[in-house]
Amino acid sequence: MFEDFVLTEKFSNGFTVVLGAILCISTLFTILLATLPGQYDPYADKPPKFVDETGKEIKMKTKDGKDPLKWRQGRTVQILVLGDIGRSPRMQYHALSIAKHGGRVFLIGYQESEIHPDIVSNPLITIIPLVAAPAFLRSSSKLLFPILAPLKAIWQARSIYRALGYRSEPGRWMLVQNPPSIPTLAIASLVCFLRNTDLIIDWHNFGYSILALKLGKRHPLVSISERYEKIFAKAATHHLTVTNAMARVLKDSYGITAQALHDRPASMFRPITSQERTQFLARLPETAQYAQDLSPSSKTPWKLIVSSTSWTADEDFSILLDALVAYSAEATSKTHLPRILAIITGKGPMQSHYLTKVKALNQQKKLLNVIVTTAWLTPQDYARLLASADLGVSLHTSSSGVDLPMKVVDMFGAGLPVVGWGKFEAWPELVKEDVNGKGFASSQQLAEQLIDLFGKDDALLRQLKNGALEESGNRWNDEWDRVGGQLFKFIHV
Ligand SMILES: Nc1nc2c(ncn2[C@@H]2O[C@H](COP(=O)(O)OP(=O)(O)O[C@H]3O[C@H](CO)[C@@H](O)[C@H](O)[C@@H]3O)[C@@H](O)[C@H]2O)c(=O)[nH]1
Repeated sequence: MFEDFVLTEKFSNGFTVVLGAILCISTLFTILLATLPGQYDPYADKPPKFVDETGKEIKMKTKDGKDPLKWRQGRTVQILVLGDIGRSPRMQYHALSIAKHGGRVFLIGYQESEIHPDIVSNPLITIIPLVAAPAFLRSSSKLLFPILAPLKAIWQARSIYRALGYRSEPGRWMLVQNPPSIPTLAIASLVCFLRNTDLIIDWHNFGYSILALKLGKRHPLVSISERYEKIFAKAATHHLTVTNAMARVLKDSYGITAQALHDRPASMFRPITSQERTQFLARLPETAQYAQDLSPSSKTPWKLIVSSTSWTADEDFSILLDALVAYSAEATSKTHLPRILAIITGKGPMQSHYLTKVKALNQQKKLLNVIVTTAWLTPQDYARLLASADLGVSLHTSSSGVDLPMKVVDMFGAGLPVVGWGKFEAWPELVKEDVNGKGFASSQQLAEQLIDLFGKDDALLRQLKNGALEESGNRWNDEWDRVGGQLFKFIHV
């Protein structure tokens, strides 16, 4: 009976189909195996090769041209940030620190704005630019978000997979910035598994808490995103955070042990002399016409305040604008209050929204004693502007409550005292009240602080300046060597 069935034409056709399917699957599987990204082998780790214009191999030297390149085997690191590299100072500093210890670095991210010059000139660091998703996928429409976001994530997943798996060499470590977590964490975990690489997540914040700002806390996509973040967090071998408070949240809610590596300013952010300040303010297009008014030798010197931002929803610039309107009104009656030049630096989606507001306030003559302007500066000029200002302003509200604004760190590096939105848990980890800055919780309070600090008695402003100058001594390299150096096993104690 069975033999009869086996001999039928129906069986024979079915058998051919099954055989064909098996052959297809096995061919696909072989192709997949053959095209998988290569694995990391510490002994195959080689220093980068450099050639001159004629193609002849040359010895590469460090930037000062004196020492030969300090490359060390087994220290290759892939660094991934799903954002603009130039606007990701912390990931750039990681790259520089790893290269300083002889590690070869592949720095992967979007190349939109100018990258730190020390990175560009460092022969151990290779930048792998990601290709941006098509414009229609980058629409900020809340309505289209559920349709466009998955399409964009698929685009990004492919682009990250290619960059991590094929466009850069395998690393001993992969250091990934979170957020954005989708699709970064999933693809990074997969590539680490395939390439025999250890994953380190650098937690700047939580992806789901940023998504909640856009969609609301109760949106189903927010809880899916939270679950996703928790699952893929477990794929990493190590975790770094920007605050102790964030490390505590990871322990309590994710069951993960993380080490805080606090942001510290790079050497570029430093106090400058009054002569350097005068020359810089006279040269910078945004300040040149007010250079005389900003000089301490002027009869009524103006005050220069600086705020920096990515113009995103977690920074409400109406708080600053309302405070400046209140200050301007006060300065009309109290003539000892100086005029203010407020420069807001940065690039980002909500800039035009706030520029329209500033225009309207000017038309309504509500900013008579204040000039508000925006700018995007080279990294060096950004650092000089912070060092030339009288006061820094931070409007970072912290979607999770446990991250911190890097800009405040840079301001302290430049010796600039800070006033900032301080109603979140991690704020006191960064700013010491009345020592190097002040926290506010409303535009009214910010206006009062500006009036107090810029009033007749400048004792408090001087006190905060001294505190900021003292804080300026804490540097990134020391913090990185203490935490990162041990984690990457570059420094043994
Ligand atoms: N070159 C240049 N850079 C600028 C300029 N203006 C702003 N920036 C860069 O843009 C940053 C401001 O970006 P934000 O997105 O407002 O955030 P942040 O203060 O840098 O903090 C971010 O990083 C932290 C971790 O390091 C995170 O914890 C935090 O959540 C946030 O993502 C500044 O620190 C600075 O690096 C400019 O004119 N020129």
